[in-house]
Amino acid sequence: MDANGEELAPAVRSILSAARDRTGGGERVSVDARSVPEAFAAAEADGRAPVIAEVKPTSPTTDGRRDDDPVDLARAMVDGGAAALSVLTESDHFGGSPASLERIRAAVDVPVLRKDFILTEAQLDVVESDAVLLIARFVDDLPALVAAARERGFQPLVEVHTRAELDRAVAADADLIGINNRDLARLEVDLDTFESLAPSVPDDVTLLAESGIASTADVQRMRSAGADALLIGSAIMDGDVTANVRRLTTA
Ligand SMILES: O=C(O)c1ccccc1NCC(=O)[C@H](O)[C@H](O)COP(=O)(O)O
Repeated sequence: MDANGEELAPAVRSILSAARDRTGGGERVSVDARSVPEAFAAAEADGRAPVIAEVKPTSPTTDGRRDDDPVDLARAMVDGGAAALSVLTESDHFGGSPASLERIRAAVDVPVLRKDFILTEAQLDVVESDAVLLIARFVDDLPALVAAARERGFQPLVEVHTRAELDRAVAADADLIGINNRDLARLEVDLDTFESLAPSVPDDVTLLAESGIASTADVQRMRSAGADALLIGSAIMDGDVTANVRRLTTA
């Protein structure tokens, strides 16, 4: 069971168990971050849909695994027009690593989001990134973790899936919020999630649609529903990543 009283999918229980075992807590990170909202504005000005393209070697819902050099994948995504990148640093279930993120951030100019299951302040002190994902469902003291991320220079992206989580994110002063179309209890994806929650998001929030966005029609649908930007993983990782990003950013 999680805080919502729901039974989590076995894969997610395993992800959380591994996350609880990770201590983090190296030297305190202090980052001079590349601005995520400015990267989105630059993409818009250039006629591209603002897309955070995700370097996601595998996942519990992906068949197989991509073993390409993550730096090659990242460069190819930027060549295709990605406004920013998301890099998995979770190794056990997603095939990522902090070292991959470090190499990628050194190789590209766009902002890089650290995608992981961060539960504690100490777990922020692992690697420099421009933004960090905080999943409202799994974080007990969200205001404290948002503040701790900002103290280090990170831009916290707070991920929500329900109205209650959205209210917690807004109360925690989040100004970058992602609505995850993937239900982490059942691992089912439904784009209606974004459409039903987006009208309740305050206007001054930079709003992302996350997960399950696979086609140009999906991009247009999320943009029409109020998405300032899209976070896309699987549909980009499946095949030619440059062509995939180009197709989805020119939707
Ligand atoms: O993607 C998964 O299989 C997954 C399983 C369990 C917990 C989280 C999971 N995904 C995390 C993500 O947030 C996505 O990687 C991201 O939103 C991109 O989604 P998609 O475009 O559907 O790959």
